Amino acid sequence: MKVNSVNEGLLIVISGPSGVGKGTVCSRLRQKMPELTYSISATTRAPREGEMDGVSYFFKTVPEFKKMIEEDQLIEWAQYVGNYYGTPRRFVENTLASGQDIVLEIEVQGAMQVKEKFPQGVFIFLVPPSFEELRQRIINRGTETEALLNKRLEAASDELNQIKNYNYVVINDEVDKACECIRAIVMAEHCRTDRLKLSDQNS
Ligand SMILES: Nc1ncnc2c1ncn2[C@@H]1O[C@H](COP(=O)(O)OP(=O)(O)OP(=O)(O)O)[C@@H](O)[C@H]1O
Ligand SMILES: Nc1nc2c(ncn2[C@@H]2O[C@H](COP(=O)(O)O)[C@@H](O)[C@H]2O)c(=O)[nH]1
Repeated sequence: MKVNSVNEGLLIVISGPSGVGKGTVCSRLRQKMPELTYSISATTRAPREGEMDGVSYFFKTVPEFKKMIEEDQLIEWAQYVGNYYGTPRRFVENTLASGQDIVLEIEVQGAMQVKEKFPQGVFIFLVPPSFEELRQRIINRGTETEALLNKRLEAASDELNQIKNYNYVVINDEVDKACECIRAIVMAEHCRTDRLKLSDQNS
C-alpha cells in the first residue's frame, strides 16, 4: 500500500482578535514545534520597539505595498485599523510544495480570503478567556494609544462573530495549554490527510 506521492504540507491559519495572544502563542510554538515553518507578513504599520524588518514583518511603505498587490505577490491582504497587512505568496507556495507545514498568523478578513483559495487549510481561531481579559492584555502590552485600543476592541467584536467559519477554536487562557491544543490539531490533521491520500490511492 503506497501513500500518494502528492505530499503538500498543511497550511495552518491562526487567527483571532488583536491582543488574544496569537504572537505570543506562535513564538512559543516555534520552540515547541520547530518542524513548522512560519510565514512573515508584509505591513505598512510602523515597527514597534524591538521589531526587526524581515523577522517580525517586512515593513513597507504604502506605495510598496500597493505594488505588491498589483503584482499579485500576496495570497491575501487586508486593511486593519488603518494599515495594510498581507501574506507574501511565493514563500507560502514554495513551503507547501516542499511538503512542509506553514503557519500564517493573520486577522480574520485575510483568513477568510485564504479559506477561499485554500479550503483544505486548517483554520484555528484563538479566543481570550473573556472580553475584559482581552482588553487588559492589549493595555498591558502598552503598544496602543487609547484611540487605537478602542478601534482594535471594536474590530474584535466583529471578528468574534466569525468563529463559525473556522475548523477549531482554542482558548488562550494559558500559553502552554493553547500550544498543546494546536499540536494536537496538527497531529490529527496529518492523520486525516494521510487517510485521504490512502483512500484516493486505493479507490
Ligand atoms: N495566555 C496568556 N495569558 C496572559 N497574557 C497573555 C497570554 N497570551 C498573551 N498574553 C499577553 O497579551 C498581550 C497580547 O499578546 P500578543 O501580542 O501575542 O497578541 P496578538 O493576538 O498577537 O495581538 P495583535 O493581533 O495585536 O498582534 C501580550 O502582552 C502578551 O504577553
Ligand atoms: N490579513 C492579515 N493580517 C495580518 C497579517 N499579519 C499580521 N496580521 C494581523 O494584523 C493584526 C494587527 O497586527 P499588529 O502586529 O499590528 O498587532 C493582527 O491581528 C495580526 O495577526 C497578514 O499578513 N495578513
